[in-house]
Amino acid sequence: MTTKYEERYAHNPRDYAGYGTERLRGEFLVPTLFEADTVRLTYTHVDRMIVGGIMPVKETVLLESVDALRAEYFLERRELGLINIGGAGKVEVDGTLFDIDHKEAIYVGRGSREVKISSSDSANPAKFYLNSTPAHHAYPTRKVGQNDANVLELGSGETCNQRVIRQLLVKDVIETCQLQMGMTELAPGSVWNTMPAHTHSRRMEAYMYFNVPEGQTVCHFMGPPDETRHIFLHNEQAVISPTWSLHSGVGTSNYTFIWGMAGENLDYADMDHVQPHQLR
Ligand SMILES: O=C(O)C(=O)C[C@H](O)C(=O)CO
Ligand SMILES: [Zn+2]
Repeated sequence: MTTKYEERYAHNPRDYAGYGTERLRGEFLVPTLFEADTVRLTYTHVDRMIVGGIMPVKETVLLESVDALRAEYFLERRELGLINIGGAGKVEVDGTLFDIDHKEAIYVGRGSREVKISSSDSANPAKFYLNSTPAHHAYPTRKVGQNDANVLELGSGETCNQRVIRQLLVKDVIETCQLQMGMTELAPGSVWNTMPAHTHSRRMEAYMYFNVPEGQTVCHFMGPPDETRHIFLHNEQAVISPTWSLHSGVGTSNYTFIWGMAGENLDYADMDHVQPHQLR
């Protein structure tokens, strides 16, 4: 197995306004998450979140520390959320085995020394999307299935934004230090996510789009509401949203995405909304 690691620094909104397409993509897009028997990690200095992907095919993959953490093991001072978007998988945490099926999640608490990840069937490998953030406390490791989620139904067919939000790792479901994660699924015919848009300067966020059909794309919007830019994303790519940025997208078909947040609070509803007519 291999671990591939990349580091991204933070940005300010005045500099960002001068970025062209290539620079925007280089700073905010995470283009590759899933590679066979590889742990892919992107460490953003925005709230020190690590965004990554693990796709075990022939091997059991170990989540190892990287030099930048200067830690004996990956979760020495961190917590971790994993959501499986592939075939059935297994996560072993310090000898305890969890079966994590398609669209199920697991929270792994600070201090867990050994995290081993494998697929149940190498012909249909698991794909674990991960977010990890610094943690001040060791909360218990727990699997969170689809039925455990807090479900929100938002939007409508008329405004092309009908969607179901499944809050998986949020404070009403599980105890975490600062990490929150969930999954939003657009209904057929609906293409707009997070519209009306919002910002929340208390928390940064990362989005990972998947189930984007072959040949289709999602145009992701970012930036302060009066200075927006866009980045086109393809299937199974992620994008970093700094604390000053809105995050919203429109697809050429419906799709699903995973959102993950970290920062000042665990209050999902703490958002400053921006109505469509207010956007620039
Ligand atoms: O479609 C939506 O609206 C979302 O999924 C919003 C995200 O959950 C989010 O941005 C939370 O801050
Ligand atoms: Zn948000």
